[in-house]
Amino acid sequence: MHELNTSPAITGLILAGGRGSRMGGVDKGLQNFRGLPLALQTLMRLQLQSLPPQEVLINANRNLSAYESLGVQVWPDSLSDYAGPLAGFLTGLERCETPLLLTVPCDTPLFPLDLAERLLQALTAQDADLAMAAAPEADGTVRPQPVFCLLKVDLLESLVAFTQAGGRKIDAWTAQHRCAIVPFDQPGDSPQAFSNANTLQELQQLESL
Ligand SMILES: Nc1nc2c(ncn2[C@@H]2O[C@H](COP(=O)(O)OP(=O)(O)OP(=O)(O)O)[C@@H](O)[C@H]2O)c(=O)[nH]1
Ligand SMILES: [Mg+2]
Repeated sequence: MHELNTSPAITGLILAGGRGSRMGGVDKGLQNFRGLPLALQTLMRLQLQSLPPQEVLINANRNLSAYESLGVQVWPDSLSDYAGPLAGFLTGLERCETPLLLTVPCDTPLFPLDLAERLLQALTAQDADLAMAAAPEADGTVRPQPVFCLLKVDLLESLVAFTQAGGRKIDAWTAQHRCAIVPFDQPGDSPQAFSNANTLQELQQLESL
């Protein structure tokens, strides 16, 4: 049984700052999935976690008032020109007021309900700086899912330096730190939990899972 009272507080960060180019340039977080915007589905799934975050932030670069209407704080990238998800990590770490930040993308609405709990377990057990999910992809190989991370906020300084030097790749940055990799391929784990919608067709396929 997890002792909620002794867990460090977590802020959830919904990454919705991308261009959505494979979806025709739409703002992905505002596309409906089973009748509700993806960003709202993601927010609800964070709130349903076995270890729910204390607070949730959204990182978006367009239609900020539409995201604000979901009732949480919304922050655009501090880096310009759609620098990628690491720009979202940077924004989240800058705004986070708890010791830990959990990142999730807005386009993977079936992510595991025990994501936060298992990432925290591994972070603690391995005395790591961050924990990253890994999951089986279409070919069955378990690969890191770098946008699903639990990060210590102390990493902010390192990420400022890395991005100021022009770094943009999540794995190049995480390689500089102690990173616990957490495989979600155990009995009982859904093989489709990390399926993400990059195109409208993929979004429709996800809706029928
Ligand atoms: N803050 C921020 N997040 C980004 C950026 N680019 C991608 N992301 C987020 O990173 C996650 C994974 O990105 P992709 O699946 O490539 O999404 P995307 O960039 O919107 O879509 P494509 O343009 O088709 O690649 C999504 O949650 C995006 O919102 C960016 O420039 N800034
Ligand atoms: Mg992209």
